[in-house]
Amino acid sequence: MNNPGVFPTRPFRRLWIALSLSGLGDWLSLLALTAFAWSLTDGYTSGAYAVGAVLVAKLLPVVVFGPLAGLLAEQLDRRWTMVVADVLRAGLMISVPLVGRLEWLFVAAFLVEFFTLFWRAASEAMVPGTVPPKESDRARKLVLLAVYGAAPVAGLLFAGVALIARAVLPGPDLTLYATAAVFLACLATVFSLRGERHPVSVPSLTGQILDGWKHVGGTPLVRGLIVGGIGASIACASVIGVSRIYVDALHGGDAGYGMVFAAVFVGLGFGLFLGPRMLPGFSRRRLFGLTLIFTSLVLVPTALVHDLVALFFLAALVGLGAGATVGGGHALIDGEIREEQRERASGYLQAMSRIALIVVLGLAPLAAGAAGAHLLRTGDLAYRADGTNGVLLVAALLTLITGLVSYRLMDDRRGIPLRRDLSGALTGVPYVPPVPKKDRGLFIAFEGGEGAGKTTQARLLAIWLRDNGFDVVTTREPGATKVGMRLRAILLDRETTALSSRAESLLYAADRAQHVDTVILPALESGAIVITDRYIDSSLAYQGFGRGISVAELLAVNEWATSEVRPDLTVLLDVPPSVGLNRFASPADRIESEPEDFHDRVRRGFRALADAEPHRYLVVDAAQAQSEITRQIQEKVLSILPDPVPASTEDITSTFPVITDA
Ligand SMILES: Nc1ncnc2c1ncn2[C@@H]1O[C@H](COP(=O)(O)OP(=O)(O)OP(=O)(O)O)[C@@H](O)[C@H]1O
Ligand SMILES: Cc1cn([C@H]2C[C@H](O)[C@@H](COP(=O)(O)O)O2)c(=O)[nH]c1=O
Repeated sequence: MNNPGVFPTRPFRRLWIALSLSGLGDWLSLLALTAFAWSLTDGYTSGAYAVGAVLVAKLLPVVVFGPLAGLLAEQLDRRWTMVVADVLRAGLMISVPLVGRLEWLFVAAFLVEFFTLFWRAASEAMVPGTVPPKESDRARKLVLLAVYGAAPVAGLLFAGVALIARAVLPGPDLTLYATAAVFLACLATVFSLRGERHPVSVPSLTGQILDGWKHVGGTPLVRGLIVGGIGASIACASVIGVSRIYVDALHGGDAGYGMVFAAVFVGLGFGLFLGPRMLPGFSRRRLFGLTLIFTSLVLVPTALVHDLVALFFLAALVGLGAGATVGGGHALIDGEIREEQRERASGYLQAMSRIALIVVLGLAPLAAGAAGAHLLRTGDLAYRADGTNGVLLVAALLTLITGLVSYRLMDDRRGIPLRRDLSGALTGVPYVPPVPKKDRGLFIAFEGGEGAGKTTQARLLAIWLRDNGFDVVTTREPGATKVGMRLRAILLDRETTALSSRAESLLYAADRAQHVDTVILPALESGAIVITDRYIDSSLAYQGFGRGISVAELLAVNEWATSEVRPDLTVLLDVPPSVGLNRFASPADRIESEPEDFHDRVRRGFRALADAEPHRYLVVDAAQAQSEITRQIQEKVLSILPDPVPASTEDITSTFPVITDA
């Protein structure tokens, strides 16, 4: 039998080799065609325009024909589609130096990419037939490795062939022939594949964007990820887009072009690996924006340096920063987005990043050409300031803006100085912000729909904290005070009919005002941990999202009613209303008996509130077993608990804090 090793199966290994060769040919064709375009022109501006036009011609088919290729590949024989595409790609590459005209070069660039689309759709449809379903995730990652791992190899190979060409066949002709040879090698491997029929699904870029924007795009986390993904694309695409023109000013030739290209992708690969692993004790969200800001800062010397070797290193650093951003972004999707939304969020991120990549790759050389080449003089000093330098500076600025915006959108440690936070992560001693009021206790609220398990979990948390030596006050809304009990009776009695939404909101706020004044604040001031079953967010979710009252107005009323006392932590127990409402045996009260779409709106409201202030929330899937929910809550509470033993006492007695992770 097969020994799976790195590859799940032997047929998949053969397909993977074909995918790698096709990817290699594709990247090589990008380099060879742009280099040839440059060689056919004789001025800075015309050369830059020619390179830009090749890139546009090469990138256009993905946008226009992407889904169509998938549909057509569905009708055709997989293996023969790939064979014909390989023959045509090789033929086109050979034809370019033979014809030797720019017009044909643009057409050939377009057609090579067009046939590549068919090749890719057919090969992707073959993957499921070569691996068992349980290996499909691994196979998907290996396919990505084949396609993107081929990029640095292509850069180095292109540089090597260009160096040889200098001796035997001046000009980039040899690199075009080498690309054709790679497509023919790919053709040879394709013959050994078996073309089983599996449905092809090539989602359109616009489809992925609309779907992602509609279903997951509203949260600050996803918005930050998208802005950051666009920033990382701008950084890499700007360097790759102008590099053929830039290296010429530094006398690097085609070999230098290949090296810069390879450097960006080597850096990108390292960044993808390191991004999710670096600074383990530091906020992943903050790190995402920071890696992008780092990338923007590296772009500045990249734009200004006039030294080829320095350019290689800086290009690798740009790749490293962008790779760390992208790798960190995908780790955030895996860690912070619900499982059922992950694929959608990552498709949205990839589609937006790809669009940015395509636009910037095409625009960067065109803009550099439009800006032209200039020599700045002051006295005896002269500095060559070309359009390429300007384009990279603009890219640095745009990357910086995207870095700052995503940092702001995603920051989950607001109020904590970045410098302290960073040095805490670097030294391994996490920075703990001071408790605002010296003796103030901790305020924890449980929120969620009907039957989510708030009362159960609030009680279990109180028991656990008391067992560990904390002074705990448990309370609830509505009805924790004498007045509150009367209000609760009015609010929940089904005999209370025709109560207006505003009156209902004010009654809940009145109960809360009394609650804060007579129970919550005194307990907090005595240093106790207060655990309340429902608080302001219930009004925002039920009366705001459920009844349709303005959330901003409700917030204003409630802030006034509570003297702005807000929980330090809100635990949102999230459960579908159909599950929660079925947990009760007793007859439904006035609010529980609202229709299901009311409770659906309430649930969406709670989730939107949590998404807007992630640093203050713990969102728990309340359909899980009670013990798992309890574990997650304890883990979070442990991380925010004040140390019950004052530091000074610890110094003297060597006492450890009471609660441990065990
Ligand atoms: N994770 C769970 N899985 C299954 N049943 C649960 C779970 N958590 C609580 N329950 C049960 O569901 C019922 C409602 O629980 P609980 O009273 O804690 O919910 P609640 O959110 O406080 O409800 P309410 O909407 O009345 O405030 C109880 O019978 C409880 O035992
Ligand atoms: C605080 C608060 C509560 N409600 C609703 C939510 C529930 O249906 C009841 C309270 O019942 P429980 O069994 O004690 O959870 O009141 C609301 O609509 N608005 C609020 O502010």
